Amino acid sequence: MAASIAGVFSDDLKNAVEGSKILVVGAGGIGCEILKNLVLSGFKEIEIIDLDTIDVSNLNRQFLFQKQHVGKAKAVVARESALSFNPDVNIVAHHDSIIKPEYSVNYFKQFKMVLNALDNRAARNHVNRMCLAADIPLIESGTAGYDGQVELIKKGMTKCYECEPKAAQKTFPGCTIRNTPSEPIHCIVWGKHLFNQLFGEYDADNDVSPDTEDPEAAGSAGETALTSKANDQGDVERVTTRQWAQQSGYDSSKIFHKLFHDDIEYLLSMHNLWEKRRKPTPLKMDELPDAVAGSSKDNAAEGLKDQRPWSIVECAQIFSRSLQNLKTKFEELQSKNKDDHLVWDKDDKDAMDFVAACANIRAHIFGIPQKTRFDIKSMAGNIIPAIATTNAIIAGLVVLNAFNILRNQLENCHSVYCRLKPNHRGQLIVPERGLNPPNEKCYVCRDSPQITVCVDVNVLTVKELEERVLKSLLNMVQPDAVKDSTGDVVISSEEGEMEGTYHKTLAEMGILDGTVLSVDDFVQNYSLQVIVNHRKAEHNKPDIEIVGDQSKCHAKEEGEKSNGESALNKEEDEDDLMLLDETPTTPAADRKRKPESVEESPAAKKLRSCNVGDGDIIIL
Ligand SMILES: Nc1ncnc2c1ncn2[C@@H]1O[C@H](COP(=O)(O)OP(=O)(O)OP(=O)(O)O)[C@@H](O)[C@H]1O
Ligand SMILES: [Zn+2]
Repeated sequence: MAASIAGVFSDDLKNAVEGSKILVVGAGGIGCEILKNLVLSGFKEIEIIDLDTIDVSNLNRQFLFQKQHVGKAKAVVARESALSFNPDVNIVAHHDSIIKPEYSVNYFKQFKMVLNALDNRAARNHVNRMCLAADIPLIESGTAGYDGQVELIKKGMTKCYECEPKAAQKTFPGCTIRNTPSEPIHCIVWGKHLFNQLFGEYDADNDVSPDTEDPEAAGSAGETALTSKANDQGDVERVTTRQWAQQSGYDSSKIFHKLFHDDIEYLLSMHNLWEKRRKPTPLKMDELPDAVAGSSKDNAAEGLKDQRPWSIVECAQIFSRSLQNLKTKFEELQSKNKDDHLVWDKDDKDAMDFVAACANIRAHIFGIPQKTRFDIKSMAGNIIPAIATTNAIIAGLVVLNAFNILRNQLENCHSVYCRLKPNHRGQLIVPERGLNPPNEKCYVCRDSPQITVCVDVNVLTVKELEERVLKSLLNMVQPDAVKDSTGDVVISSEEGEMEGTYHKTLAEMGILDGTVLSVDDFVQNYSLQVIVNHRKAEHNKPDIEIVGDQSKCHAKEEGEKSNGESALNKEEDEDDLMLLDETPTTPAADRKRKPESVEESPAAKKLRSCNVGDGDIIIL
């Protein structure tokens, strides 16, 4: 079935459709729909890129894929299926990440426009910058359940993807997670942190043991944490949760006892915490209640396996079993590479069982309602079910906007929102009235981008400046930084060149209050001036603050709230809706995306909202 557009479009538009090369980024829910629309509309030159392979869970809505394609590259199969609708098209498929350096600005320049169909901020930020640098129009799109959005991004004409701060992400204070949980999500976040403490990427900020520095508990707790033991001299020797577990041979009973009994006893010793709260109840493995909270045993046995509530005895059994399975997987990985670790994945049975069991045991201890494995999976994975119809509507709007671009009517490419409930005009699909002009202060798309970074120059190392500030917060891929005044190289994208200096502090490198760094990321063809502002590190204050306007850095009064002045946002969430979004902040240049971290609010499909451990970074 070859598409025929003669007589449907004007000659001009028909010629433009046939003569324009289009890049589609992402071959998931929206990407498949866009590709189908493009080939049926008569486009002849299309490239599509996706780094992922097809999962069974994609088949309910990504209609270019079928059961026999599971495990194959999305971009490749999408191309094959789309060609069956219209073999008369040249489609080039890349099974790859768009963030890789080979997809350079010159690569982008060959396209008339780029259509994004992504699910994470890192990739969206990157494509945004590439399209700004190549000066080609980008159509951004995203969906989250019934909500969806399409937006044109064109340099100098509209807001860029990074012009406005993304929706504030719900975060939970570390002490709520560690000491005083009051909602099921707090226990789920704790369970995911525990997974990482035992088997995942170590993050000191996501500790799970009682937080002795909880201001609310001040003065009421002893000094010795339960993960510490006194040595012969009476000094306290601190061990990490992982070291402790390893030393105990990952003994399920010992770990259970420490987490769910000893740590809870310790929390109880912080008397101030419980003056106005229900006290937690320490549990012993051999004295667990066999009842299922809120239902009789018979009821509990009914229903789908995942949706059946577990008794605490069952939770403990599942805890032990999944712990042992994870231990085996972890040790296997480590025997090959001692730096390797497990990555929490909601679709990994043991990882999911472990978090569900831990979360429910902890919930029981704190008198918090328990959740089924099914509910926990969706909360921990931030899953809002994707709706095929929303994806189809959004993809249709994307291609209508593509026609506007081809007609040179960019001013008609208004942003469009798709909503579950009609607005006061009875509209489900709501267009904006005009284009949104760029934010003059945007550090990404304004003419001479500049940003101020407030840090303690005696503490922050060059490596941290590169990893945490430039790559993680500012979404650069391969930055080079030089001191403006002297031209001295501080960070080099050449491997090994700066090895000797990476662990030096900024001050040791002569980077002091007011030093200006010129930072270039050749991959993104992106340059930025970074003004360093020294601010003494203080306990309980973020160690990095970034502002788009230097004066804000000094003017900020204690307790002043972030006002979303700049376009920065810490997390890259994985969701399909660009304004809601979520993930690991470091752009996943050439690897498969990491499953998302635990703590987020379910505001969008896979919306990562909270990042408990990131309390030390504030973005204004
Ligand atoms: N850096 C990247 N380069 C290329 N493709 C990417 C990149 N990051 C994400 N993608 C792709 O964008 C697509 C987004 O599609 P979608 O939101 O439907 O996600 P999905 O993974 O297919 O579905 P789900 O998240 O619901 O399992 C995915 O196929 C994903 O692999
Ligand atoms: Zn901008």
